[in-house]
Amino acid sequence: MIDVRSLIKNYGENKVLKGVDFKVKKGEVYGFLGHNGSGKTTTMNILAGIIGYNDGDIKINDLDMIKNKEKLKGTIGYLPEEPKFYPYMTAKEYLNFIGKILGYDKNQINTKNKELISLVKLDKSINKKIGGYSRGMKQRLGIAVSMYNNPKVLLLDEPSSALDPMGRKDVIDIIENLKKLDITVFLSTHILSDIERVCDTVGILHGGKIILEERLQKLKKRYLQPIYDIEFKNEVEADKIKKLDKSWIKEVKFKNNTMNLFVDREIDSRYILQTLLEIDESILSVNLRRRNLEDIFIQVVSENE
Ligand SMILES: Nc1ncnc2c1ncn2[C@@H]1O[C@H](COP(=O)(O)OP(=O)(O)OP(=O)(O)O)[C@@H](O)[C@H]1O
Repeated sequence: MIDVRSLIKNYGENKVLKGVDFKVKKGEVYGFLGHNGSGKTTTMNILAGIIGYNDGDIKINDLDMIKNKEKLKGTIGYLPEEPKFYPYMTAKEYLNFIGKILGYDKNQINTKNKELISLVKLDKSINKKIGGYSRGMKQRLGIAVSMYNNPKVLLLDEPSSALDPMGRKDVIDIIENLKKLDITVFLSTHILSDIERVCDTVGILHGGKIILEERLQKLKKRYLQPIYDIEFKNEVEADKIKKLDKSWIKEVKFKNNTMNLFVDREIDSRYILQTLLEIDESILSVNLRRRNLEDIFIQVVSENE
C-alpha cells in the first residue's frame, strides 16, 4: 500500500532523511516511531504531498508519488500534529464547510457528517463552537475532517501526544475502529504504549534511516527477555554492581535506589535475592516483568548510536 524506498530529504545542510525505506501493508496500522526531530513530520508531509523530497521512490497503492501526485492526494487523509480550526464555527458548520470544498451536495454532506461524527464520538458536541472544545475533541474532529474524502490511507501525526490519558484513550479507540474500515493508517508517535495498543507493525526512524521495521508481535517475541526491577532502601553504588558477575545477567542499569537487571532466562527469585543480598541488604522489592516496547526502543536506538 505504501512503499518508500531510499527517501532522501535535506533542508539545506541539514540532512534529515538519509535513505529511508519502509513498507506499510494494506489495512494495517503502522507505528512510526522516532525521537523529537528525527524527521517523522517531514516524512508525513512528503507522503501527504505537501513538501517535496530530494531523491527516492514513493508508491502509494502502486501509484508513483511524482507522476500521480494530484490523484494520490485525493486518496490520502492527513491529520497534522496541531490541526487548526475556525474557533467561532461549530463542528457541524466546519464539516459542512469541508464537504462544500470537496464538492459534495447537501444530502451527501448530511450523510457524511452523521457517519463521521458518530465514528469520532462527537454526537453530543456537534452544535458547540470548536473554540470551546478540549484538545482531545479537536483531535477527534481532526480525524473526522481527514476522513471526509474517504481516504484509503490515513496519515496521523502524533494524534495523541498532547492529550491527557482519557483523551488519548478516545483517540486510540477510534484508530482501532478504523481497522474495521480497512483503512491503512500511518501513525507517528513517541508514545510507546499507544503503539503497543494499536499497531500491527512498527518502524523506528533514527539518524535519518529506518533502523528497525518489524511486526509488533514478532518484535516482542524476539526481544522477549525477563527484567527484574529491584528497589533498594539506599542508593545503589556503582562499585557494588561490579560484584554482580553472573553469566545469566546480561545487563544492569541503575538509577538512585532502583536497579534493572536484564537476565537471559527466568531465575528462581530466591536465587536472585541471595545474589542481591551479597551486594546490599536493604532490598525493598523485587519485581519480574517482561520487556515493553520502551525497553526495546532504547536498546535498538542505543545499538545504532
Ligand atoms: N521547514 C523546515 N526547514 C528547515 N528545517 C526543518 C523544517 N522542518 C523541519 N526541519 C528540521 O528537520 C528535522 C526533522 O524535523 P521533523 O519536524 O520532521 O521531526 P519530528 O520527528 O517530526 O519531530 P517532533 O517529534 O518534534 O515533531 C529537525 O532538525 C527540524 O529542525
